[in-house]
Amino acid sequence: MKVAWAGSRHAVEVADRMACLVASDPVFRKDTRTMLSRKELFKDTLKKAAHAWKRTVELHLTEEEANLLRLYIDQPGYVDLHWVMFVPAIKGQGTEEQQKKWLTMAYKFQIIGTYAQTELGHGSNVQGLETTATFDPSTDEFIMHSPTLTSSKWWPGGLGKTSTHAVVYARLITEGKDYGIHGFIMQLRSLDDHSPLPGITIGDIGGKFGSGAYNSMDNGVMRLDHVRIPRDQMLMRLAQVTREGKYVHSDVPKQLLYGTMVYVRQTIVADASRALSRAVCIAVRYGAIRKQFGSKAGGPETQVLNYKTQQSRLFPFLASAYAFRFVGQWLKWLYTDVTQKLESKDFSTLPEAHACTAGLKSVTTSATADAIEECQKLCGGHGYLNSSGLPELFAVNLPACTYEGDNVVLLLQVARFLMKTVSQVASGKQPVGTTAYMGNIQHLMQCKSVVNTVEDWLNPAAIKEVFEARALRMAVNCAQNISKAPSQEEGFSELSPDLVEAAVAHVQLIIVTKFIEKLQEDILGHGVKEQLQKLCGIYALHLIHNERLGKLYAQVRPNAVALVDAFDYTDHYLGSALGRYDGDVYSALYKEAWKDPLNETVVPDGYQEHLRPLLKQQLKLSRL
Ligand SMILES: CC/C=C\C/C=C\C/C=C\C/C=C\CCC(=O)SCCNC(=O)CCNC(=O)[C@H](O)C(C)(C)COP(=O)(O)OP(=O)(O)OC[C@H]1O[C@@H](n2cnc3c(N)ncnc32)[C@H](O)[C@@H]1OP(=O)(O)O
Ligand SMILES: Cc1cc2nc3c(=O)[nH]c(=O)nc-3n(C[C@H](O)[C@H](O)[C@H](O)COP(=O)(O)OP(=O)(O)OC[C@H]3O[C@@H](n4cnc5c(N)ncnc54)[C@H](O)[C@@H]3O)c2cc1C
Repeated sequence: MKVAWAGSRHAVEVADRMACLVASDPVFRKDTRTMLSRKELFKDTLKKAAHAWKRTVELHLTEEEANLLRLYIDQPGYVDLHWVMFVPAIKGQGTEEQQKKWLTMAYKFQIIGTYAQTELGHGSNVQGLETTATFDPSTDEFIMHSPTLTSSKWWPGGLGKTSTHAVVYARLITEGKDYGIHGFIMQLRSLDDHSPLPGITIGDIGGKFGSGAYNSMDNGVMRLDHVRIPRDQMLMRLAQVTREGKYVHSDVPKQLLYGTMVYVRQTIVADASRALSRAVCIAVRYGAIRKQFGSKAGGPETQVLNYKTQQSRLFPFLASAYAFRFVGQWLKWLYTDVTQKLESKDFSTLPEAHACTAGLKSVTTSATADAIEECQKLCGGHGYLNSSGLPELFAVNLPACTYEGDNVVLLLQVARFLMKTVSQVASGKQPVGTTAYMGNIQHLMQCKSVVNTVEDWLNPAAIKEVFEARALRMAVNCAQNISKAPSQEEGFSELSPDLVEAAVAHVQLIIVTKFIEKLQEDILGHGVKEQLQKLCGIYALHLIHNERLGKLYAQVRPNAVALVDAFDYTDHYLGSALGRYDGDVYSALYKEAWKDPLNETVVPDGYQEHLRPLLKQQLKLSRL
């Protein structure tokens, strides 16, 4: 089952090695993280990142191993933006020459970069960004400026205190004309003493949700006061400005400017499956240990995992963890395929890649955030303790519903893609890829459900047809209602809540389809495929609230712990007293409690100043 989850024996081996490397190194300890102040936590992040780089160099780690090392350190920091966004932005939007110059320094950590797009006044609406980059032909420079308070760059990870450079997104103005948003490489801080360069006001935006979480990261604010940069620091793969100041757009779609976001959205789907699997691992293992109430005759108490209500709340998350894992593996293939096509100027699958990455990022992160919160409740009071690992997991993964694109905004992008496809089908064009099912419109608009028993629901063809019909009918219904509106734009706006639902149905069809396709592969291990088939049934059925789920839950219950053990997480990475592999929950909870700084003294700080006088005062009054 480990191989089915990881994707290959090699993946299992590398993951085990990196997880153990992190778990065995005291520098990477996590157990006191939520007890640190904001400054201590930030400094701890710098220490871990520097140590990780040192180990990467000492051990000659590959890029795959280094990425896994960062993942198992499990502490958001500037390195995430450097590797996940700054480097990909230069790769995707820089010329060969610019890549050579800047990536050479970035790969050696001679500079630390971030991705500075969002502003105080605009995040979702990229075309509304206000920062300006005005070309000055007299000096062959761009003048980078924040014209308004709302144009302050706001949120970029690492910007506050760490990054020395950034790809800054700004309105390109040359010869008095505004050509919209383009990317520019800017140095922000001196490489000698780390002080901000002249004209740059920069700092952290303040504390964020949760006690640890993104408070380990210095998300920053930056204002630019007419800062000059050389013309060749405009990322010029998609467009150029000549020495004379002429704007020249290359022959690639302008949407490639958004390429970094597409890349990151596809990685976030894998992140979501990992976060969800961690929460499910904790809740399933704890549910097998925790006993509450038993037979009236004083018999042994019952494992809470045996209660049908616990199973109906938890097993859809177990199924979703596997579903998101498999669709994330497919999405990585899709992204790689689109990127290769772009190299040969084939832009035909760019719209599909945008719709799939936007839709899957949205659906998987929303479901994961909701599931982690429910897993906290599934663990009762102990799920609320930091030592359960669940509050931190929730706080770190909740913002994924917003960063890299607000989930509703992204679903509306999917809806726009679906409406375009429906109208193409109406004009006789055969849809392909993930919308191919829309070509079967006659059948799917009339077909009656062919599933009646639980066994029917384990028939992949039946499941797929139900989800295709559901998605198509919702999309066609929206299209028909939009066509009745005074204008397409007005109709789209009025119908936007229904369009979001139609987009979700389309994305869920993709997830179910990819789970079914995974089951058609050769899957190693005795009985593994059968278990995955049941999980596929649970994932599909729970989305359409089918009453036959109970039978499937009962069939999964005996293997529930084995299915979460297959995620192969070390206790260090899981970071949970409830989810420990050895199940020694109560002694772990008790031991963790005493680590809290509040327990450093038996009489708490503040007693002498605030508690003793009050108690003495009240005691005196009571004797009057
Ligand atoms: C902090 C994290 C640390 C640790 C965690 C580690 C890892 C996690 C990884 C990363 C997370 C890190 C930090 C987060 C970083 C950020 O948040 S970066 C900022 C992210 N911001 C966004 O995502 C902004 C979202 N908004 C947009 O993408 C765009 O504004 C929009 C797509 C919503 C709208 O763009 P417009 O230019 O206005 O276009 P439109 O009019 O809607 O559409 C025009 C046509 O273009 C097509 N299109 C739009 N986008 C794309 C795209 N990306 N690719 C291809 N095509 C695109 C669209 O479909 C339209 O096509 P038509 O044919 O219909 O015309
Ligand atoms: C932890 C974290 C890290 C981040 N890191 C970075 C970073 O490194 N670099 C960077 O550039 N940015 C970063 N961001 C910013 C992030 O990308 C934006 O917050 C995100 O794109 C959402 O934009 P917004 O904040 O403007 O939300 P808004 O768009 O203002 O959303 C507010 C509400 O308005 C709704 N809404 C907006 N537009 C529409 C519409 N057209 N139709 C219907 N509803 C709509 C949304 O659904 C939402 O409910 C980070 C954010 C977080 C939380």
